Amino acid sequence: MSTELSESQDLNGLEQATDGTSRLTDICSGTVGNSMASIAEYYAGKSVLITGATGFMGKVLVEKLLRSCPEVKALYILVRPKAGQSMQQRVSDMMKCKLFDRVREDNPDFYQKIIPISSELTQPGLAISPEDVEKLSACINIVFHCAATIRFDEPLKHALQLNVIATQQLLSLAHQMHHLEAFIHISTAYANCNRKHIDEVIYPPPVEPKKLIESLEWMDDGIVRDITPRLISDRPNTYTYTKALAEYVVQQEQHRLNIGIIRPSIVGASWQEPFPGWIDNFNGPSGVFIAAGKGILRTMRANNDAVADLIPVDVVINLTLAAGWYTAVHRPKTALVYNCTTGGINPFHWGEIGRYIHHVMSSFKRNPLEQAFRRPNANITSNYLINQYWILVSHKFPALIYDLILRLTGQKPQMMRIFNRLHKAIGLLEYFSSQDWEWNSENMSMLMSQLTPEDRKTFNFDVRQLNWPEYIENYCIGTKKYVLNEDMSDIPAARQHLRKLRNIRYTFNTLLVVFIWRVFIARSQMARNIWYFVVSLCFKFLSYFRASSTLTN
Ligand SMILES: CCCCCCCCCCCCCCCCCC(=O)SCCNC(=O)CCNC(=O)[C@H](O)C(C)(C)COP(=O)(O)OP(=O)(O)OC[C@H]1O[C@@H](n2cnc3c(N)ncnc32)[C@H](O)[C@@H]1OP(=O)(O)O
Ligand SMILES: NC(=O)C1=CN([C@@H]2O[C@H](COP(=O)(O)OP(=O)(O)OC[C@H]3O[C@@H](n4cnc5c(N)ncnc54)[C@H](OP(=O)(O)O)[C@@H]3O)[C@@H](O)[C@H]2O)C=CC1
Repeated sequence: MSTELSESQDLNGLEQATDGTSRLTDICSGTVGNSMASIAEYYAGKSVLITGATGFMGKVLVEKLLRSCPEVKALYILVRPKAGQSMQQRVSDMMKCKLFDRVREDNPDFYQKIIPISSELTQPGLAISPEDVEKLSACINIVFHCAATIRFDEPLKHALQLNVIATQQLLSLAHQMHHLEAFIHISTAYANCNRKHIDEVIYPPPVEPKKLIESLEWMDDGIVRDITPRLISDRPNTYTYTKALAEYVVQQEQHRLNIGIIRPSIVGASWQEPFPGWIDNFNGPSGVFIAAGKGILRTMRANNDAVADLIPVDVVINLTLAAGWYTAVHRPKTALVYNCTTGGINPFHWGEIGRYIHHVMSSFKRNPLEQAFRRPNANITSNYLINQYWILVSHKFPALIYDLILRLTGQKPQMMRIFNRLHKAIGLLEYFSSQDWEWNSENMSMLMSQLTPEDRKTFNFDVRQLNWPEYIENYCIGTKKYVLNEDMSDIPAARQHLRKLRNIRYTFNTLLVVFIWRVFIARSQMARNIWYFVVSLCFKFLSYFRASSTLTN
């Protein structure tokens, strides 16, 4: 059976969705009475299961549920021990995070609602104990599946294990849940990045997941590595490939479970909630902003006319919670896909970033990052050769000089290594910044139209109101405060450091001019003549402008 929904099917679903009456009679099969409940009322008394709760988006989901749906009964979160920390330690550290400050103020006992369940998603049965399986089967009402490996360089076997097989296992667990009302899967807008126009449908998978899983089982890692480029074909990495397979796996259950699939684009720092600029990782734009703010990144390749489809994390989470409510209350007959993007609604182009980048850079100059390598001054270009030129002049050359100084002073050279890692990371991101996609996001609009005015405020995902320069500035400050944990009171020292870097640059440039003079100009009569000619021309121009400005005054 083809998994691609026909256009008419999709449009019909949408028409019904925007027309309350026909939706209830035609495509819904239950809880009509609840349809008028607000989102917070719906979640009241519900037990929610969340995977990936310790991750970037998972944490924001947990926080928002606790803050805006205070009557929620319990949040069961699947957590694994990691980096020598037990599950309990990790959860208690997570709850101390600044992100939870507002919830803590409202309800200091909020942590009592969080029930950690030990689980390693790559293990059979997700490594959940039989007692826990029984507990979850008996009480869970809604599942939010956020966990995934989001690394672009993940070996295929591991990406498949986590993004596809674990999703299958979670769906099996969901089948055992007696009171399950909705299963919400977090995918990515780039799952189908091999297409230019992406509708809110599940496209046929590049390969039947079951067959791939069976084939990879017997292959050793070397063979899998060798055939990966052939398998992923026109997708850029194993991440987007396995996320596409996961969507298909989830869709297979659409007749037995109420399913919603959320496809966010490039998820960035929070826009408004719980406070502007909250972010906790180096992924996507965050790492780029930090590298630019530290004066390391000076050039990056992007297509000026392409949409830079950033979406704030709080918008994604508000939409996810609203989709959970909608899926449970309206029970669409087939899985609804929500392309959670900004490009079609409030577009922001890479070319515009050239303009906004001054906001980024001036934000970093006003609120500089500590220990910057150089003064922040990054440029975007769509031209491969120009980018390569600036990489040589502004990245590799300063790194060589810095490493030389380190060597001469008996220290270990490190800058070239940092730049090599940066170039690898940027190289992986460039696929997304140098192309254009068009996402249909009608289900997002449909969902908004279904919310009460109150819910539209509390669970705001209307990105038309997003002011990009303000958002980008808060994002930059957020990377400083929450990713790098730098103290805002140390800003004067960071500014002082930038002034020192400026003086070093001036000194370096002066020395360069003197050097060029000594080596080239002072030794040739013709070069000297040209030099004097240029200087006298400049002088004449200056005199002319001074004279004409005196006249006008
Ligand atoms: C010019 C300015 C303006 C530009 C505008 C913005 C441009 C935006 C660019 C376009 C973005 C497009 C993204 C597309 C997203 C698709 C959306 C999704 O679905 S999926 C979601 C998107 N998914 C992604 O974005 C994933 C992409 N990332 C990856 O796949 C990998 O990180 C990697 C392959 C790039 C590097 O791997 P590897 O070399 O192995 O390095 P590790 O990762 O293992 O990190 C090692 C350590 O270094 C730390 N650290 C890292 N960065 C920085 C930094 N900048 N500084 C300091 N530190 C940094 C890191 O914390 C770690 O510390 P620790 O934990 O050890 O203490
Ligand atoms: N960030 C983005 O820009 C975008 C993200 N998405 C999607 O959103 C979802 C969440 O992404 P994000 O929060 O950014 O990702 P993170 O990497 O921050 O979080 C991933 C989560 O998955 C958990 N996890 C990973 N491996 C395992 C495992 N073996 N067993 C148990 N748990 C595991 C992690 O737990 P642990 O803490 O133990 O590692 C963590 O909680 C993903 O599905 C992603 O595809 C979609 C579009 C863009």
